[in-house]
Amino acid sequence: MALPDWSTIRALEAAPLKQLFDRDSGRVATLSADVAGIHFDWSKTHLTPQAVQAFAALAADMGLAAKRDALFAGQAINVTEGRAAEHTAERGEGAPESVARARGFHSRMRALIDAIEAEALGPVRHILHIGIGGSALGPDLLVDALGRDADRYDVAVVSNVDGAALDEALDRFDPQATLIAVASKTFTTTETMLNADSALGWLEAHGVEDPYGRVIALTAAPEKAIEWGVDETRVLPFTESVGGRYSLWSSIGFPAALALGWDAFEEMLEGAAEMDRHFRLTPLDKNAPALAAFADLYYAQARGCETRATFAYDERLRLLPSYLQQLEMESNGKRVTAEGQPVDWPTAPITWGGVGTDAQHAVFQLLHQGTRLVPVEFVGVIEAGDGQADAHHNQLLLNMFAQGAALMAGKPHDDLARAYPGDRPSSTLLLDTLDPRTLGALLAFYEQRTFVNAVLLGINPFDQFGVELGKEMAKAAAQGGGDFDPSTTDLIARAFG
Ligand SMILES: O=P(O)(O)OC[C@H]1O[C@](O)(CO)[C@@H](O)[C@@H]1O
Repeated sequence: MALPDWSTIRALEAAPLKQLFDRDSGRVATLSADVAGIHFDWSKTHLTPQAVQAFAALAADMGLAAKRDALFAGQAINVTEGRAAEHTAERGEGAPESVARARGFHSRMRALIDAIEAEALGPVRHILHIGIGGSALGPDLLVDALGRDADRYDVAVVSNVDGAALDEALDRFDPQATLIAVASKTFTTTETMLNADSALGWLEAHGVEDPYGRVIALTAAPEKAIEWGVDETRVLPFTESVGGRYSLWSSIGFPAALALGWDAFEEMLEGAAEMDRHFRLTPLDKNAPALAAFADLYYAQARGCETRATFAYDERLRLLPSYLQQLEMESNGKRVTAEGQPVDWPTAPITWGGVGTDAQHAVFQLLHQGTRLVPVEFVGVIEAGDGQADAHHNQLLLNMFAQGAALMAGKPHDDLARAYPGDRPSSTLLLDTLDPRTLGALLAFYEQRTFVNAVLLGINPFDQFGVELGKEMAKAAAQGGGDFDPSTTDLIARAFG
Protein backbone atom coordinates (compact mmCIF):
# COMPACT_ATOMS: atom_id res chain seq x y z
CA MET A 1 0.00 0.00 0.00
CA ALA A 2 1.13 3.55 -0.73
CA LEU A 3 2.64 5.55 2.09
CA PRO A 4 1.91 9.28 2.21
CA ASP A 5 4.59 11.44 0.67
CA TRP A 6 4.44 14.77 2.50
CA SER A 7 7.25 16.45 0.54
CA THR A 8 4.94 18.52 -1.69
CA ILE A 9 2.79 19.50 1.28
CA ARG A 10 5.80 20.49 3.35
CA ALA A 11 7.19 22.54 0.47
CA LEU A 12 4.00 24.57 0.01
CA GLU A 13 4.47 28.32 0.13
CA ALA A 14 3.66 29.56 3.63
CA ALA A 15 2.48 33.09 2.86
CA PRO A 16 0.84 34.98 5.73
CA LEU A 17 -2.94 34.91 5.82
CA LYS A 18 -3.27 38.66 5.27
CA GLN A 19 -1.21 38.37 2.12
CA LEU A 20 -3.36 35.48 0.89
CA PHE A 21 -6.47 37.65 1.28
CA ASP A 22 -4.78 40.64 -0.44
CA ARG A 23 -3.78 38.49 -3.38
CA ASP A 24 -7.12 36.87 -4.00
CA SER A 25 -10.38 38.78 -3.68
CA GLY A 26 -12.31 35.55 -4.22
CA ARG A 27 -10.62 33.73 -1.36
CA VAL A 28 -13.67 33.53 0.89
CA ALA A 29 -15.81 32.03 -1.86
CA THR A 30 -13.06 29.65 -3.01
CA LEU A 31 -12.37 28.32 0.47
CA SER A 32 -15.89 27.92 1.74
CA ALA A 33 -18.74 25.49 1.25
CA ASP A 34 -22.42 25.28 2.18
CA VAL A 35 -23.87 21.90 3.03
CA ALA A 36 -27.06 20.87 4.82
CA GLY A 37 -27.61 24.20 6.56
CA ILE A 38 -23.96 24.64 7.56
CA HIS A 39 -21.58 27.25 6.17
CA PHE A 40 -17.91 26.19 6.29
CA ASP A 41 -15.18 28.81 5.99
CA TRP A 42 -11.51 27.82 5.69
CA SER A 43 -10.37 31.15 4.24
CA LYS A 44 -8.60 32.06 7.49
CA THR A 45 -6.46 28.92 7.25
CA HIS A 46 -3.30 28.78 5.15
CA LEU A 47 -4.99 26.55 2.57
CA THR A 48 -4.66 27.90 -0.98
CA PRO A 49 -5.98 26.51 -4.25
CA GLN A 50 -2.44 25.15 -4.82
CA ALA A 51 -2.44 23.47 -1.44
CA VAL A 52 -5.85 21.96 -2.13
CA GLN A 53 -4.50 20.65 -5.43
CA ALA A 54 -1.48 19.15 -3.71
CA PHE A 55 -3.74 17.44 -1.17
CA ALA A 56 -6.04 16.21 -3.93
CA ALA A 57 -2.98 14.62 -5.56
CA LEU A 58 -2.02 13.02 -2.25
CA ALA A 59 -5.60 11.80 -1.85
CA ALA A 60 -5.36 10.19 -5.28
CA ASP A 61 -2.05 8.53 -4.34
CA MET A 62 -3.58 7.23 -1.12
CA GLY A 63 -6.66 5.88 -2.92
CA LEU A 64 -9.20 8.09 -1.15
CA ALA A 65 -11.94 7.64 -3.78
CA ALA A 66 -11.67 3.85 -3.73
CA LYS A 67 -11.55 3.77 0.09
CA ARG A 68 -14.57 6.05 0.30
CA ASP A 69 -16.43 3.74 -2.10
CA ALA A 70 -15.37 0.76 0.01
CA LEU A 71 -16.63 2.50 3.16
CA PHE A 72 -20.07 3.09 1.66
CA ALA A 73 -20.16 -0.33 0.01
CA GLY A 74 -19.71 -2.06 3.36
CA GLN A 75 -16.39 -3.64 2.45
CA ALA A 76 -14.05 -4.76 5.22
CA ILE A 77 -12.07 -1.52 5.45
CA ASN A 78 -11.39 -2.05 9.14
CA VAL A 79 -8.56 -4.30 8.03
CA THR A 80 -7.03 -5.04 11.42
CA GLU A 81 -10.34 -6.43 12.66
CA GLY A 82 -11.42 -7.79 9.29
CA ARG A 83 -14.77 -6.06 9.16
CA ALA A 84 -16.68 -3.20 7.58
CA ALA A 85 -17.43 0.16 9.21
CA GLU A 86 -21.13 0.57 8.51
CA HIS A 87 -22.25 3.63 10.45
CA THR A 88 -23.39 5.29 7.24
CA ALA A 89 -25.83 2.44 6.56
CA GLU A 90 -27.60 3.50 9.77
CA ARG A 91 -28.57 6.70 8.00
CA GLY A 92 -29.50 4.99 4.75
CA GLU A 93 -26.19 5.38 2.88
CA GLY A 94 -24.52 2.02 2.43
CA ALA A 95 -24.82 -1.45 0.98
CA PRO A 96 -28.52 -2.18 0.36
CA GLU A 97 -28.54 -5.23 2.64
CA SER A 98 -26.85 -3.24 5.44
CA VAL A 99 -29.29 -0.36 5.03
CA ALA A 100 -32.19 -2.84 5.17
CA ARG A 101 -30.77 -4.44 8.32
CA ALA A 102 -30.31 -1.03 9.97
CA ARG A 103 -33.89 -0.09 9.04
CA GLY A 104 -35.09 -3.32 10.65
CA PHE A 105 -33.25 -2.45 13.88
CA HIS A 106 -34.61 1.10 13.77
CA SER A 107 -38.17 -0.21 13.35
CA ARG A 108 -37.68 -2.35 16.40
CA MET A 109 -36.43 0.66 18.34
CA ARG A 110 -39.37 2.74 17.17
CA ALA A 111 -41.85 0.05 18.21
CA LEU A 112 -40.35 -0.06 21.69
CA ILE A 113 -40.45 3.73 21.91
CA ASP A 114 -44.12 3.66 20.91
CA ALA A 115 -44.73 1.09 23.65
CA ILE A 116 -42.92 3.20 26.24
CA GLU A 117 -44.90 6.27 25.20
CA ALA A 118 -48.08 4.23 25.58
CA GLU A 119 -46.88 3.32 29.10
CA ALA A 120 -46.78 -0.39 28.24
CA LEU A 121 -43.75 -0.58 30.54
CA GLY A 122 -45.50 1.40 33.26
CA PRO A 123 -45.10 5.09 33.97
CA VAL A 124 -41.77 6.48 32.72
CA ARG A 125 -40.54 9.99 33.41
CA HIS A 126 -36.81 9.43 33.87
CA ILE A 127 -34.34 7.72 31.55
CA LEU A 128 -31.09 6.59 33.08
CA HIS A 129 -28.74 5.91 30.18
CA ILE A 130 -25.69 3.94 31.32
CA GLY A 131 -22.76 3.59 28.94
CA ILE A 132 -19.26 4.92 28.39
CA GLY A 133 -17.14 6.25 25.52
CA GLY A 134 -19.04 5.94 22.27
CA SER A 135 -21.97 4.46 24.13
CA ALA A 136 -22.40 7.71 26.08
CA LEU A 137 -20.76 10.72 24.43
CA GLY A 138 -22.94 10.80 21.31
CA PRO A 139 -26.32 10.31 23.01
CA ASP A 140 -25.33 12.76 25.75
CA LEU A 141 -24.45 15.40 23.17
CA LEU A 142 -27.69 14.87 21.23
CA VAL A 143 -29.91 15.15 24.28
CA ASP A 144 -27.99 18.10 25.70
CA ALA A 145 -27.99 19.95 22.39
CA LEU A 146 -31.54 19.34 21.26
CA GLY A 147 -33.48 18.31 24.32
CA ARG A 148 -33.36 21.47 26.39
CA ASP A 149 -36.98 22.35 25.74
CA ALA A 150 -38.17 18.77 25.48
CA ASP A 151 -40.30 17.90 28.48
CA ARG A 152 -41.13 14.37 27.39
CA TYR A 153 -38.54 12.65 29.57
CA ASP A 154 -35.75 13.63 31.90
CA VAL A 155 -32.55 11.94 30.68
CA ALA A 156 -29.34 11.39 32.65
CA VAL A 157 -26.31 9.85 30.99
CA VAL A 158 -24.03 8.13 33.48
CA SER A 159 -20.65 6.93 32.28
CA ASN A 160 -18.05 7.21 35.01
CA VAL A 161 -17.53 4.25 37.31
CA ASP A 162 -17.10 6.81 40.10
CA GLY A 163 -20.22 6.22 42.19
CA ALA A 164 -20.65 9.98 42.49
CA ALA A 165 -21.83 10.04 38.88
CA LEU A 166 -24.56 7.50 39.58
CA ASP A 167 -25.45 9.17 42.90
CA GLU A 168 -26.11 12.44 41.11
CA ALA A 169 -28.63 10.87 38.74
CA LEU A 170 -30.29 8.61 41.27
CA ASP A 171 -30.72 11.46 43.74
CA ARG A 172 -33.04 13.26 41.39
CA PHE A 173 -34.85 10.29 39.84
CA ASP A 174 -37.98 8.55 41.08
CA PRO A 175 -37.27 4.79 41.00
CA GLN A 176 -40.92 4.01 40.23
CA ALA A 177 -40.77 6.14 37.08
CA THR A 178 -37.24 5.36 35.88
CA LEU A 179 -36.28 3.32 32.85
CA ILE A 180 -32.67 2.16 32.61
CA ALA A 181 -31.00 1.93 29.23
CA VAL A 182 -27.80 -0.09 29.39
CA ALA A 183 -25.74 0.89 26.36
CA SER A 184 -22.74 -1.21 25.53
CA LYS A 185 -21.68 -2.53 22.18
CA THR A 186 -19.89 -5.46 23.80
CA PHE A 187 -22.01 -5.70 26.95
CA THR A 188 -18.83 -6.49 28.85
CA THR A 189 -17.42 -3.05 29.70
CA THR A 190 -16.57 -3.08 33.40
CA GLU A 191 -17.72 0.44 34.23
CA THR A 192 -21.04 0.03 32.45
CA MET A 193 -21.84 -3.35 33.92
CA LEU A 194 -21.00 -2.18 37.45
CA ASN A 195 -23.15 0.93 37.05
CA ALA A 196 -25.96 -1.20 35.60
CA ASP A 197 -25.78 -3.64 38.53
CA SER A 198 -25.87 -0.77 41.01
CA ALA A 199 -28.80 0.91 39.24
CA LEU A 200 -30.72 -2.37 39.31
CA GLY A 201 -29.94 -2.66 43.02
CA TRP A 202 -31.33 0.83 43.49
CA LEU A 203 -34.61 -0.14 41.80
CA GLU A 204 -34.81 -3.24 43.98
CA ALA A 205 -34.00 -1.32 47.15
CA HIS A 206 -36.84 1.08 46.37
CA GLY A 207 -39.38 -1.67 45.98
CA VAL A 208 -39.67 -1.75 42.21
CA GLU A 209 -41.32 -5.09 41.60
CA ASP A 210 -39.63 -6.28 38.45
CA PRO A 211 -36.38 -4.31 38.14
CA TYR A 212 -35.23 -6.16 35.01
CA GLY A 213 -38.58 -5.23 33.44
CA ARG A 214 -37.40 -1.61 33.60
CA VAL A 215 -34.22 -2.24 31.64
CA ILE A 216 -33.58 -1.76 27.95
CA ALA A 217 -30.34 -3.05 26.43
CA LEU A 218 -28.67 -1.25 23.52
CA THR A 219 -26.00 -3.56 22.18
CA ALA A 220 -24.34 -5.44 19.37
CA ALA A 221 -24.12 -8.48 21.68
CA PRO A 222 -27.80 -9.27 22.35
CA GLU A 223 -27.02 -12.74 23.69
CA LYS A 224 -24.89 -11.19 26.46
CA ALA A 225 -27.67 -8.77 27.42
CA ILE A 226 -30.16 -11.64 27.59
CA GLU A 227 -27.73 -13.68 29.66
CA TRP A 228 -27.37 -10.70 32.03
CA GLY A 229 -31.15 -10.66 32.51
CA VAL A 230 -32.78 -8.36 29.96
CA ASP A 231 -35.82 -9.82 28.26
CA GLU A 232 -35.27 -10.35 24.53
CA THR A 233 -38.18 -8.00 23.70
CA ARG A 234 -36.33 -5.14 25.35
CA VAL A 235 -32.99 -5.70 23.66
CA LEU A 236 -32.36 -3.21 20.88
CA PRO A 237 -29.54 -4.63 18.78
CA PHE A 238 -27.22 -3.00 16.32
CA THR A 239 -24.64 -4.50 14.10
CA GLU A 240 -21.07 -5.41 15.04
CA SER A 241 -19.76 -3.43 12.07
CA VAL A 242 -20.88 -0.14 13.62
CA GLY A 243 -17.97 1.12 15.73
CA GLY A 244 -18.61 2.40 19.26
CA ARG A 245 -17.65 6.02 18.56
CA TYR A 246 -19.73 5.93 15.36
CA SER A 247 -22.77 4.36 16.97
CA LEU A 248 -25.08 7.21 17.97
CA TRP A 249 -27.09 6.59 14.79
CA SER A 250 -27.95 3.07 15.92
CA SER A 251 -29.92 1.94 18.96
CA ILE A 252 -27.23 3.65 21.06
CA GLY A 253 -29.14 6.83 20.14
CA PHE A 254 -32.21 5.45 21.96
CA PRO A 255 -32.39 8.12 24.72
CA ALA A 256 -32.29 10.84 22.09
CA ALA A 257 -34.97 9.15 19.98
CA LEU A 258 -37.14 8.80 23.07
CA ALA A 259 -36.55 12.24 24.55
CA LEU A 260 -36.67 14.20 21.30
CA GLY A 261 -39.24 12.04 19.53
CA TRP A 262 -38.88 9.63 16.64
CA ASP A 263 -39.35 12.29 13.95
CA ALA A 264 -36.43 14.27 15.34
CA PHE A 265 -34.24 11.15 15.35
CA GLU A 266 -35.11 10.48 11.72
CA GLU A 267 -34.37 14.07 10.77
CA MET A 268 -30.98 13.70 12.38
CA LEU A 269 -30.32 10.60 10.30
CA GLU A 270 -31.44 12.46 7.19
CA GLY A 271 -29.11 15.40 7.97
CA ALA A 272 -26.23 12.95 8.32
CA ALA A 273 -27.20 11.23 5.07
CA GLU A 274 -27.15 14.60 3.31
CA MET A 275 -23.58 15.12 4.50
CA ASP A 276 -22.68 11.57 3.40
CA ARG A 277 -24.00 12.24 -0.10
CA HIS A 278 -22.08 15.50 -0.22
CA PHE A 279 -18.92 13.67 0.85
CA ARG A 280 -19.43 10.94 -1.73
CA LEU A 281 -20.35 13.08 -4.70
CA THR A 282 -18.61 16.46 -4.38
CA PRO A 283 -15.24 17.19 -5.97
CA LEU A 284 -12.52 17.51 -3.37
CA ASP A 285 -12.02 21.26 -3.82
CA LYS A 286 -15.60 21.83 -2.57
CA ASN A 287 -15.90 18.80 -0.36
CA ALA A 288 -16.35 19.90 3.26
CA PRO A 289 -14.91 16.85 5.08
CA ALA A 290 -12.00 16.70 2.64
CA LEU A 291 -11.13 20.41 2.87
CA ALA A 292 -11.28 20.28 6.66
CA ALA A 293 -8.96 17.26 6.67
CA PHE A 294 -6.57 18.99 4.26
CA ALA A 295 -6.30 21.92 6.66
CA ASP A 296 -5.79 19.52 9.59
CA LEU A 297 -3.04 17.70 7.76
CA TYR A 298 -1.38 20.89 6.56
CA TYR A 299 -0.94 22.11 10.12
CA ALA A 300 0.11 18.72 11.49
CA GLN A 301 2.52 17.78 8.71
CA ALA A 302 3.86 21.10 7.44
CA ARG A 303 3.63 23.38 10.49
CA GLY A 304 4.33 20.94 13.29
CA CYS A 305 1.06 21.65 15.14
CA GLU A 306 0.50 19.07 17.84
CA THR A 307 -2.98 20.11 18.87
CA ARG A 308 -6.17 21.40 17.31
CA ALA A 309 -8.88 23.19 19.28
CA THR A 310 -12.62 23.41 18.75
CA PHE A 311 -14.65 26.09 20.48
CA ALA A 312 -18.41 25.83 20.40
CA TYR A 313 -19.90 29.29 20.61
CA ASP A 314 -23.21 27.86 21.66
CA GLU A 315 -24.01 26.46 25.07
CA ARG A 316 -26.11 23.74 23.45
CA LEU A 317 -22.94 22.35 21.86
CA ARG A 318 -20.86 22.39 25.04
CA LEU A 319 -20.35 18.61 24.86
CA LEU A 320 -19.04 18.75 21.28
CA PRO A 321 -15.34 19.00 22.25
CA SER A 322 -15.52 15.84 24.42
CA TYR A 323 -17.37 13.97 21.70
CA LEU A 324 -14.71 15.03 19.18
CA GLN A 325 -11.91 13.97 21.47
CA GLN A 326 -13.04 10.36 21.32
CA LEU A 327 -13.95 10.46 17.65
CA GLU A 328 -10.63 11.90 16.54
CA MET A 329 -8.14 10.62 19.07
CA GLU A 330 -9.48 7.08 19.39
CA SER A 331 -9.79 6.86 15.61
CA ASN A 332 -6.54 8.42 14.48
CA GLY A 333 -4.22 8.28 17.48
CA LYS A 334 -2.24 5.44 15.90
CA ARG A 335 1.44 4.73 15.33
CA VAL A 336 1.33 2.13 12.59
CA THR A 337 -0.17 2.10 9.12
CA ALA A 338 -3.24 0.03 8.33
CA GLU A 339 -0.76 -2.67 7.27
CA GLY A 340 1.08 -2.56 10.57
CA GLN A 341 4.20 -0.64 9.52
CA PRO A 342 5.48 2.05 11.91
CA VAL A 343 4.74 5.59 10.73
CA ASP A 344 7.37 8.29 10.88
CA TRP A 345 4.94 11.17 10.43
CA PRO A 346 2.65 12.60 13.11
CA THR A 347 -0.83 11.11 13.19
CA ALA A 348 -3.83 12.69 14.96
CA PRO A 349 -3.09 15.88 16.84
CA ILE A 350 -4.47 16.28 20.34
CA THR A 351 -8.08 17.40 20.09
CA TRP A 352 -9.15 19.83 22.76
CA GLY A 353 -11.42 22.80 23.13
CA GLY A 354 -14.21 24.36 25.09
CA VAL A 355 -17.10 26.76 24.97
CA GLY A 356 -17.09 30.38 23.86
CA THR A 357 -17.12 32.90 25.35
CA ASP A 358 -15.87 31.20 28.54
CA ALA A 359 -12.71 29.92 26.88
CA GLN A 360 -11.72 33.45 25.88
CA HIS A 361 -11.24 34.24 29.55
CA ALA A 362 -9.21 31.15 30.23
CA VAL A 363 -7.18 29.63 27.39
CA PHE A 364 -7.21 32.16 24.57
CA GLN A 365 -4.13 33.94 25.96
CA LEU A 366 -2.04 31.00 24.73
CA LEU A 367 -3.81 30.95 21.38
CA HIS A 368 -3.03 34.63 20.76
CA GLN A 369 0.43 34.95 22.24
CA GLY A 370 1.79 31.51 23.15
CA THR A 371 4.76 29.99 21.33
CA ARG A 372 2.68 27.11 19.95
CA LEU A 373 0.60 27.38 16.83
CA VAL A 374 -2.87 25.95 17.45
CA PRO A 375 -5.33 25.73 14.56
CA VAL A 376 -8.69 26.76 15.98
CA GLU A 377 -12.16 25.81 14.84
CA PHE A 378 -15.14 27.93 15.77
CA VAL A 379 -18.64 26.46 15.68
CA GLY A 380 -21.59 28.83 15.98
CA VAL A 381 -25.29 28.97 15.18
CA ILE A 382 -26.97 31.98 13.55
CA GLU A 383 -30.38 31.42 15.11
CA ALA A 384 -30.42 31.89 18.86
CA GLY A 385 -31.72 29.08 21.04
CA ASP A 386 -32.08 30.96 24.31
CA GLY A 387 -34.90 32.89 25.86
CA GLN A 388 -32.90 36.02 26.66
CA ALA A 389 -32.72 39.37 24.90
CA ASP A 390 -31.02 39.41 21.48
CA ALA A 391 -28.02 41.08 23.06
CA HIS A 392 -26.85 37.72 24.42
CA HIS A 393 -26.72 35.87 21.13
CA ASN A 394 -25.41 38.89 19.28
CA GLN A 395 -22.54 39.22 21.76
CA LEU A 396 -21.85 35.51 21.50
CA LEU A 397 -21.54 35.48 17.72
CA LEU A 398 -19.70 38.79 17.50
CA ASN A 399 -17.15 37.50 20.00
CA MET A 400 -16.63 34.39 17.90
CA PHE A 401 -16.08 36.41 14.75
CA ALA A 402 -13.81 38.87 16.59
CA GLN A 403 -11.61 36.08 17.94
CA GLY A 404 -11.06 34.63 14.47
CA ALA A 405 -10.26 38.08 13.12
CA ALA A 406 -7.91 38.90 16.01
CA LEU A 407 -6.02 35.62 15.73
CA MET A 408 -5.37 36.36 12.08
CA ALA A 409 -4.79 40.14 12.22
CA GLY A 410 -2.56 40.33 15.28
CA LYS A 411 -1.42 43.73 16.51
CA PRO A 412 2.05 45.20 16.66
CA HIS A 413 3.28 46.91 19.81
CA ASP A 414 6.65 48.26 20.87
CA ASP A 415 6.32 46.31 24.05
CA LEU A 416 6.50 42.68 22.92
CA ALA A 417 4.45 41.53 25.90
CA ARG A 418 1.58 43.53 24.45
CA ALA A 419 2.13 42.59 20.82
CA TYR A 420 0.04 39.99 19.01
CA PRO A 421 1.92 38.12 16.26
CA GLY A 422 -1.24 37.32 14.29
CA ASP A 423 -1.30 34.99 11.29
CA ARG A 424 -2.91 32.37 13.51
CA PRO A 425 -5.34 30.16 11.62
CA SER A 426 -8.97 29.43 12.29
CA SER A 427 -11.86 27.82 10.48
CA THR A 428 -15.50 28.64 11.13
CA LEU A 429 -18.57 26.44 10.95
CA LEU A 430 -21.75 28.48 11.03
CA LEU A 431 -25.04 26.59 11.32
CA ASP A 432 -28.21 28.37 10.16
CA THR A 433 -30.01 26.87 13.11
CA LEU A 434 -29.41 24.02 15.53
CA ASP A 435 -31.93 21.30 14.84
CA PRO A 436 -31.79 17.53 14.36
CA ARG A 437 -30.94 17.89 10.67
CA THR A 438 -28.04 20.31 11.06
CA LEU A 439 -26.66 18.47 14.09
CA GLY A 440 -26.82 15.16 12.20
CA ALA A 441 -24.99 16.77 9.29
CA LEU A 442 -22.40 18.32 11.59
CA LEU A 443 -21.58 15.03 13.31
CA ALA A 444 -21.41 13.15 10.01
CA PHE A 445 -19.07 15.88 8.74
CA TYR A 446 -16.73 15.20 11.67
CA GLU A 447 -16.87 11.45 11.06
CA GLN A 448 -16.01 11.82 7.39
CA ARG A 449 -13.29 14.36 8.10
CA THR A 450 -11.76 11.84 10.51
CA PHE A 451 -11.96 9.22 7.75
CA VAL A 452 -10.20 11.45 5.19
CA ASN A 453 -7.48 12.23 7.71
CA ALA A 454 -6.98 8.50 8.32
CA VAL A 455 -6.80 7.61 4.64
CA LEU A 456 -4.21 10.29 3.92
CA LEU A 457 -2.25 9.29 7.03
CA GLY A 458 -2.33 5.67 5.84
CA ILE A 459 -3.87 4.41 9.10
CA ASN A 460 -6.97 2.44 10.12
CA PRO A 461 -9.37 4.72 12.01
CA PHE A 462 -11.73 1.93 13.03
CA ASP A 463 -9.77 -0.09 15.59
CA GLN A 464 -8.68 0.96 19.12
CA PHE A 465 -6.25 -1.62 20.46
CA GLY A 466 -4.57 1.11 22.51
CA VAL A 467 -7.35 1.09 25.10
CA GLU A 468 -6.88 -2.56 26.07
CA LEU A 469 -3.68 -2.71 28.11
CA GLY A 470 -4.90 -0.40 30.87
CA LYS A 471 -8.15 -2.38 31.10
CA GLU A 472 -6.22 -5.66 31.44
CA MET A 473 -3.98 -4.24 34.15
CA ALA A 474 -6.94 -2.83 36.10
CA LYS A 475 -8.61 -6.22 35.91
CA ALA A 476 -5.48 -7.96 37.13
CA ALA A 477 -5.17 -5.49 40.01
CA ALA A 478 -8.84 -5.98 40.93
CA GLN A 479 -8.16 -9.70 41.17
CA GLY A 480 -5.24 -9.02 43.46
CA GLY A 481 -2.72 -9.96 40.82
CA GLY A 482 -0.70 -8.17 38.18
CA ASP A 483 3.02 -7.69 37.91
CA PHE A 484 3.34 -4.00 38.68
CA ASP A 485 6.28 -1.65 38.94
CA PRO A 486 7.35 -0.45 42.42
CA SER A 487 5.54 2.88 42.13
CA THR A 488 2.22 1.32 41.16
CA THR A 489 2.62 -1.43 43.77
CA ASP A 490 3.19 1.25 46.40
CA LEU A 491 0.14 3.26 45.28
CA ILE A 492 -2.11 0.18 45.35
CA ALA A 493 -0.84 -0.68 48.83
CA ARG A 494 -1.49 2.87 50.07
CA ALA A 495 -5.06 2.83 48.78
CA PHE A 496 -6.04 -0.72 49.67
CA GLY A 497 -3.62 -1.71 52.44
O1 LIG B 1 -19.90 0.10 24.09
P1 LIG B 1 -18.88 -0.62 24.89
O2 LIG B 1 -18.58 -1.98 24.35
O3 LIG B 1 -19.30 -0.69 26.34
O4 LIG B 1 -17.53 0.20 24.84
C1 LIG B 1 -17.45 1.50 25.31
C2 LIG B 1 -16.26 2.21 24.79
O5 LIG B 1 -15.09 1.55 25.20
C3 LIG B 1 -14.11 1.56 24.17
O6 LIG B 1 -14.01 0.28 23.65
C4 LIG B 1 -12.78 2.04 24.66
O7 LIG B 1 -12.40 1.39 25.83
C5 LIG B 1 -14.68 2.52 23.13
O8 LIG B 1 -14.20 2.29 21.87
C6 LIG B 1 -16.13 2.30 23.29
O9 LIG B 1 -16.88 3.33 22.72
